[in-house]
Amino acid sequence: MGYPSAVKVIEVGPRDGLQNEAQPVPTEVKIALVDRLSAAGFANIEATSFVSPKWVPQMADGTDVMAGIARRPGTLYSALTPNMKGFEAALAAGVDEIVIFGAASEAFSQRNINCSIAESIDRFAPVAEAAQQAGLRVRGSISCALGCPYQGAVPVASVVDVVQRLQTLGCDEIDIADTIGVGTAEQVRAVFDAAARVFPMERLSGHFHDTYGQALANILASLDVGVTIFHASVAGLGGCPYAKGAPGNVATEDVLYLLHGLGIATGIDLDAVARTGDWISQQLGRANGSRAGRALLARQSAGAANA
Ligand SMILES: CC(C)(COP(=O)([O-])OP(=O)([O-])OC[C@H]1O[C@@H](n2cnc3c(N)ncnc32)[C@H](O)[C@@H]1OP(=O)([O-])[O-])[C@@H](O)C(=O)NCCC(=O)NCCSC(=O)C[C@@](C)(O)CC(=O)[O-]
Repeated sequence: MGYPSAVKVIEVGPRDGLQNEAQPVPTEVKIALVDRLSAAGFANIEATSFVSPKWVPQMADGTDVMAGIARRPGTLYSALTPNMKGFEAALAAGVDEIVIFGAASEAFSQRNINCSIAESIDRFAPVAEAAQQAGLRVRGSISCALGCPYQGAVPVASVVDVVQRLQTLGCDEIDIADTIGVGTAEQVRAVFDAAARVFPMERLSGHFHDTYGQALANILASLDVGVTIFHASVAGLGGCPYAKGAPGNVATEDVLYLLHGLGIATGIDLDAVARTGDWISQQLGRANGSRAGRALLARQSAGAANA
């Protein structure tokens, strides 16, 4: 099977990337980040979360972020909503898509959202229904689909079970998330093949972390089996709380470099994303986690020096 002519890349840096930052990131910086990313051409940006500020203080300003951004026509702004309280805040803030997020591992579900997998689905049901009634898109996310920091291996059947439950809730899209970046290519193919037996492959997405340096290989393996939606985080923002010092989400610049190199269109301006990656890394006082981003910027500054 050849590669698709186009894929959707969802930028998750403003949410997944920033949520673990130890220091509070100013709301204006979050707003500027989302605006720079929308200007770069993303059709979908995960802008923030409406979760308990006791659990994730960094995301407490979701309403202000949504109020401050310049809405770009053609960009869908998503936010995480674990319960009705989060949904109501997201609706009032004007998000286009809500994300209900569960797990394929019981232990992770308890630690992340303080309930079992079955309880989480019961909690998501009214959220999904209310979102659909309000005309919002609903995305379901499945953490630990390729491994869990507490449980270890996660059977493919557990992932498929959650895919089925999220499908019953009417999810438009379902994310297969390698939360701790442990998955490898064959495993990725097997999980997507199994999930696609119960939910359309074209509405499944790959959310990869790069803890073990496998994210790009896993994206390639996903493309092989027909996945056409991927998540990525500018400059590789987002650490892994379960592997100290490890890289976070796969860097958007690296994913775009891979996809464009394969002749796959994304509609996204890689140079603009690289500049944004450099800018946000400076704002956060951290090294730019994108190799492609660093290389592109170095080449551009060498070119400018020689001009
Ligand atoms: C689900 C709960 C709320 C359960 O947490 P809980 O403590 O069981 O909930 P609760 O209903 O008892 O509420 C506790 C307090 O939080 C408040 N509260 C409750 N809900 C909200 C809300 N929506 N917005 C604002 N406030 C809220 C609520 O009002 C109450 O306040 P108090 O009365 O004590 O003052 C909590 O566990 C939570 O918020 N968890 C979110 C954790 C999170 O955001 N994790 C990161 C995102 S998931 C992820 O990163 C994985 C992903 C998606 O990227 C894919 C991957 O890579 O795996």
